[in-house]
Amino acid sequence: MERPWKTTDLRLVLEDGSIWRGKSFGSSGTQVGEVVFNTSLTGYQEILTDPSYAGQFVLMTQPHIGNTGVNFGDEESQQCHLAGLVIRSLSPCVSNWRSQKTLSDYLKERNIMGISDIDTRAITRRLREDGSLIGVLSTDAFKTDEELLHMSRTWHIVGKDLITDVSCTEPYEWKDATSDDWEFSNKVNTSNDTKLHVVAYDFGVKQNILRRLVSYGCKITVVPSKFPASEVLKLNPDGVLFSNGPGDPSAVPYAVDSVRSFLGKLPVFGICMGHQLLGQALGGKTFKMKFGHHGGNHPVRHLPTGRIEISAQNHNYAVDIASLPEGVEVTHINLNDGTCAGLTIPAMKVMSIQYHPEASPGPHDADPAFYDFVQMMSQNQA
Ligand SMILES: NC(=O)CC[C@H](N)C(=O)O
Repeated sequence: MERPWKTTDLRLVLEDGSIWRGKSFGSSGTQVGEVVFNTSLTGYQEILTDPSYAGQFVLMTQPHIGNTGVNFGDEESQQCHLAGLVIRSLSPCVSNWRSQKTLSDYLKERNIMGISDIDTRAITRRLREDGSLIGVLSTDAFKTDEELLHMSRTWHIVGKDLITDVSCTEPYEWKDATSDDWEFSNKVNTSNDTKLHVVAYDFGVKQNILRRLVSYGCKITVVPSKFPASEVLKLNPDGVLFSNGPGDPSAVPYAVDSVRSFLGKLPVFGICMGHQLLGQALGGKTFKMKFGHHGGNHPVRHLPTGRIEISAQNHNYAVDIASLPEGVEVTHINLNDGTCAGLTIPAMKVMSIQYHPEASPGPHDADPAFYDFVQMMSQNQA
């Protein structure tokens, strides 16, 4: 007889040998990935559809997840690319006027595994002490703990090209601006012939980046991650954007080469992965942080003005400040750990930030970065 309650039916086995039992929601099966924790209180849907989480299990430190359901307006891409979702408690009901689906149904449809009813606080403390850990989620009762542990210990995320699978396959034009309901700054109304043309390299781009640029009066052509720089130059754009994206920037040297081909030729803006690729293209190095930055309230200082921005972040790698050659100015610092959060070379019309100016998890502090890029492109035309 089926029990009226659900007992634990899912294991999360971490590479350190610990085993966590919980309840499954979403899809079932066996999945390996890197466990990272995210401290955002809201925005689980944007997190689920952020392609930069490919290969990772996102553990939410906010204990109660799912209460606002899911709606199709808040997606950052058309798919969920993350390996799975790890939460303390799945809301038994949904209460939000925008909700179109429950989180559980949504994940099931997208073939993403979720685990609830496990001690997310204990796992977070472990990740803070030991760093990000590889783990395996499995609903398969026939797989032994040892098998799952072996899987977690033989899988690696460092050195893998994860952007090829999340990038678009053909160039396309992006037309949507931020909708009027959500616009918070003055929209720039430019006629078609005065619009600045931005070519955006899609390494796993979040759609809100594209929407913000359209709101700031740009025309956008999105190109795949391996699109030749020579073809982009033929389009004669006013600037090039290098998007966010999953994985290790050192695993995609072809993308670093692309960034390098534009330096000094066109205004360039790098966001997150784009910032890391730019750091490497300029001759700097990137390194893997202990447990990364994943959350909606990371304080960042803009060094030239001293202004603090509260920013949304999602990254495990960072640009090593000491490795940057002379002439590169560090513009922003993460106040939690002093890592590099932004760069510029004004004479080359190059700028980048390690966090997410398009995300507005409450504050909109980082949005002016888009305005700065637009100014850079306009000045280049003058
Ligand atoms: N959001 C991103 O672009 C992530 C950048 C990079 N993949 C990292 O984890 O550091």
